[in-house]
Amino acid sequence: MRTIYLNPENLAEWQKAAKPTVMALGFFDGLHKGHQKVIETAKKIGLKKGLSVSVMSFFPHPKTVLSKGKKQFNYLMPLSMKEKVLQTLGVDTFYIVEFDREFSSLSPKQFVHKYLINLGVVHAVAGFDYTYGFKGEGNMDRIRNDSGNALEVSKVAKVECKGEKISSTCIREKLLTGNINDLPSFLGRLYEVECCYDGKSLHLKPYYTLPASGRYIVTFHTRFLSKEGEVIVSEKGDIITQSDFSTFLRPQQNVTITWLKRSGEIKDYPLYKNEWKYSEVHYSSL
Ligand SMILES: Cc1cc2nc3c(=O)[nH]c(=O)nc-3n(C[C@H](O)[C@H](O)[C@H](O)COP(=O)(O)O)c2cc1C
Ligand SMILES: Nc1ncnc2c1ncn2[C@@H]1O[C@H](COP(=O)(O)OP(=O)(O)OP(=O)(O)O)[C@@H](O)[C@H]1O
Repeated sequence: MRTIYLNPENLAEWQKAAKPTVMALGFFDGLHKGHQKVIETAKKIGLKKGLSVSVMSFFPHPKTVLSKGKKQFNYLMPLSMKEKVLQTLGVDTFYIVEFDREFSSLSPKQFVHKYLINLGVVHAVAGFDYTYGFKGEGNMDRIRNDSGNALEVSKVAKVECKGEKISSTCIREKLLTGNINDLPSFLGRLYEVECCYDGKSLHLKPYYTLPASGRYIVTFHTRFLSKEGEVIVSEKGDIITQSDFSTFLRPQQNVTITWLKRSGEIKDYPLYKNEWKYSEVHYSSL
C-alpha cells in the first residue's frame, strides 16, 4: 500500500498520475466494524471491476481545525496505525488530505471534482451518514449528482452492535468510562495503544486515548515477545505497572498494549501484588 499526503501544492501532480480507482471515504478513526464494512464494500467492487482500491481520509480531524484547537479531541489511533490496519484490509492507496480552513471551505461540488473525479475515482463508497464539503453540506444522496453522474456511488447501510450505531464517538465514550470489555465487539479486535518505556515507566504515544482510571488486564507486546499482566491507569493518566520490566524491555523500547478487560477500581490498588500476574484465562474468546 502507498500513502499519499495531499495538499493544494501537490494535488495537480497526483491528479496527473491518477488511474481509475474505487474509493472509500471518511475520517475512519479507530477503523471499527462500520468502517471495515465500508472498506470491504470498496474492496469487493474493486475486485469485480478490476480496479485498485483507495481510501481518502483527512488530518487533523475537522473538529479540531474548525474549533481553532479549542476542542480537545481524543483520537483512537495515529495515522501510522491507521496505515497499518488499512494495509491488512487490502487497500492499495491511502490518501491523507491536509484538513485546513481553505480545504474546509470547498463546496461539495468542488470537492467531488477536484479530489475525486480528477484523482481517478470512478466509484465512491461511504456509509449512510458520510458528509463532505463546506459545513458538511454534501451527503450520499447528492454525491452522484454533484459529480454530474461521473461517479458510481455505493452507500453502506448502518452497522450496529447491541442496537447502537457503531461509531468512533461511542468507542471513545466507552474508553473514557473504562468500559473496555465491550470494545472488541465494536472494533472487531482488541483496542491497542503504543507506548515508549523510559527505563522506569510507560509513556503513551500521541493520538491514542487511554481508558479511564482503573485496573486492567492487558497484554504487552514488543517486537518479539508478548506478556500478559495488569496495569493501573492513574487519575493523571499514568500507566503504572509494578512489574520488573528489566528482562523484557530496554529503555527507549516501544511496547504495544492491548486492553483485555477491566479488573477493578483504583481503590483496589493496595491489594496489587508486587509481581507479574500471569493470567490463566484464555482471552481469545473476547
Ligand atoms: C471538502 C470538505 C469540506 C468540509 N468542510 C466542513 C465544514 O465546513 N464543517 C464541518 O463541520 N465539516 C466539514 N467537513 C467534514 C465533513 O463534514 C466530514 O466530517 C468528513 O468528510 C468526514 O466524514 P465522516 O465524518 O463521515 O467520516 C468537510 C469535508 C470535506 C471533504
Ligand atoms: N456504523 C457504521 N455503519 C456504516 N457506515 C459507517 C458506520 N460508521 C461510520 N461509517 C462510515 O465510515 C466512514 C467514516 O466515518 P466516520 O469517520 O465519520 O466514523 P464515525 O464512527 O461515524 O465517526 P464519529 O463518531 O467521529 O462521527 C463514513 O463513510 C461513514 O459514513
